[in-house]
Amino acid sequence: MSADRLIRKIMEKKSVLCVGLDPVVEKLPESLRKDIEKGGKTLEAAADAVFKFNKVVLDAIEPYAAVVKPQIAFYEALGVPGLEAYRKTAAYAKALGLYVIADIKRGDIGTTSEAYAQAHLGYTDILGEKRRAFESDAVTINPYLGDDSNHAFSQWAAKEDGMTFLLVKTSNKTSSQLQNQKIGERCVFDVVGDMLKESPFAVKGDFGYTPLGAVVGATHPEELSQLRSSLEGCFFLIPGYGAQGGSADDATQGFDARGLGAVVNSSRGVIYAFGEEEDFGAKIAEAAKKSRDDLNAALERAGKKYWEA
Ligand SMILES: O=C(O)c1cc(=O)[nH]c(=O)n1[C@@H]1O[C@H](COP(=O)(O)O)[C@@H](O)[C@H]1O
Repeated sequence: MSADRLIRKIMEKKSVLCVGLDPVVEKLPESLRKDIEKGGKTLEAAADAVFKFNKVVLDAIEPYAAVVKPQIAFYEALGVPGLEAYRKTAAYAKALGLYVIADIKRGDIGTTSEAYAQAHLGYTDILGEKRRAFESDAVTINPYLGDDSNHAFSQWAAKEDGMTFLLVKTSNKTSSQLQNQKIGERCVFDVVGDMLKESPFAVKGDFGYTPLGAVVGATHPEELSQLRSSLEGCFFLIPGYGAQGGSADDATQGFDARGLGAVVNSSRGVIYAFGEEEDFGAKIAEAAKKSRDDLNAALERAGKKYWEA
């Protein structure tokens, strides 16, 4: 089961760090920006540089992280060559043994969600031949369209040993605008949480977690703690640590008493940790190690030593 596979990887790596792969051309190291100039500043040259960068990042962070999360928007921004860089990045990460969460944040009517799910969690049937478009272990999904949309993803996750992460309480500044609105006595994010609890796909694995995860930001530690109690068995992807101001201690609110049940994402705080350095891989490795240690120390302070679970 995918949640078991994810948890075993976390325990084996002794790391709850998820590194986000959000490449932006202007922020690439100078040598790679020069390659793009030499290549005529085309989408192709930029996408090549992005993939080269990601390979260095992935080799650098592999000892310190169990999970990576490429956010597809940064690749789509480079058009078709960008999507090819995305595909190769996810495949390279999987080959390194990393658990890959495709951050696609999709959701549409059931039939369209099914096509998204085929693309990212399963395969497309081309006149009887099964063809995989992209490789990933899990996807992020948007709950706004309701269960016919969510279940299309969950169905593919169940079939292909994958996971889904539903946006429950996001890390951004305006997340309260909709997510904290009340429906009766309860917040919208609680109602989204109910969708996870009541789903027929909420089947628990060896560690008590289902393949139906939730995205809950470290920037809202109170809600994170509250949701940890109400969503037993739901694995959390916790963004907002680092660049968005969430601390490791805030993030610990999303873990169960054993120190299990969550990964903490850092994108910009790790992949852009090199400043003007040319040996950027070494600096990125250092930043990943520092984040891993920071998170482990916070979990130890909270008495949540998952490595002893
Ligand atoms: O689903 C996500 O990963 C996500 C959810 C959320 O609530 N907030 C959030 O920042 N993210 C993603 O996390 C990444 C930003 O991470 P930082 O660069 O560490 O702030 C981007 O890829 C966001 O799309």
